[in-house]
Amino acid sequence: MTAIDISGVTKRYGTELALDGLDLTVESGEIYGFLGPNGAGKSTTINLVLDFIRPTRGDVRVFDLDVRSDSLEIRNRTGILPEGATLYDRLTGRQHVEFAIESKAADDDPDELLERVGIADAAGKKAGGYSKGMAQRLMLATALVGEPDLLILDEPSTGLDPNGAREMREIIREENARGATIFFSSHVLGQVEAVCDRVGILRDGHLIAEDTIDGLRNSMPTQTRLRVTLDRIPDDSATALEAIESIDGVSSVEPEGRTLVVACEDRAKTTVLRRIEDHGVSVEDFETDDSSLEDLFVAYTSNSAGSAGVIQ
Ligand SMILES: Nc1ncnc2c1ncn2[C@@H]1O[C@H](COP(=O)(O)OP(=O)(O)OP(=O)(O)O)[C@@H](O)[C@H]1O
Repeated sequence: MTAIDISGVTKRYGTELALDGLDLTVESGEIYGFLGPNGAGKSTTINLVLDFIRPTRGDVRVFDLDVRSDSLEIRNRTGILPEGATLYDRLTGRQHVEFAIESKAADDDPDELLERVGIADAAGKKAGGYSKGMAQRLMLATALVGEPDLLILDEPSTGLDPNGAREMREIIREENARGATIFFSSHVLGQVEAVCDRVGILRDGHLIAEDTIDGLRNSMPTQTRLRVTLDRIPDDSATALEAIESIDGVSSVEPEGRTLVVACEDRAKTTVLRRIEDHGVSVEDFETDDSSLEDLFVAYTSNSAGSAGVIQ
């Protein structure tokens, strides 16, 4: 079954075009990472799925139900961690969870949920005194109420330290293992890498790529960062830098003393080394490191990425 089906959705805020004919499908049981730089339209998409806002054009369905006419049933089956926690300062953590349990007519044990998200010790403390990370953990506890079929997490790692982000990923995996579909947005590729079955990358209201992380990586030319240490700085260093930069497949060259850091496609490596030696210096040492996922994400979301990869 399809968990989320967004079809031909355009959303305008006045003259601002936030989504432009978006098509996106998340299958039941998937962990789907929804990536995009700031302002790409991620929160708009989530708000449409939750029927908090209406599309200008197009259809949104969740579990084959219409988000507008069946919104109550959808909300009962969905757990939401919205961007930016909205807590009631005077209520305790436990009272927040109790409220969510009552609203969903669920029968969870609030203390068990608070234990699961790592804030059992603060259960009786007023949320006004919670740190950002504690607030985020509390919001996660309320999202987990009633074993939802769909978990929508908007930037779930906001405010969490690395340990908290790891615990969040563990909970995502556990929820998925019990059968929940997970849809989570992030602007940090590394956060979705470890848990997602598939990722979609949104830019300017369009889905510009959609694949597994490996699929995305394979669709890009292998980028390498080459660190070349020279015996000395060449006399004509400006000309040498220009000559290296002009090699086909080289995207940048940064001098760091006697070391040059060259970002290039794998195929350009030997030409780079040869061109350096053409300028009368010797290569003392060099090392390479393959592109990180962050480089990949930047390549997809920067302005020149229009034709890269699995573009729709
Ligand atoms: N209520 C609104 N009124 C006017 N414009 C809006 C509104 N909400 C969003 N926008 C605009 O729509 C576009 C998409 O915004 P959205 O918040 O969906 O992006 P996002 O991908 O969630 O960004 P971020 O990662 O910064 O949260 C942006 O250009 C934003 O300025």
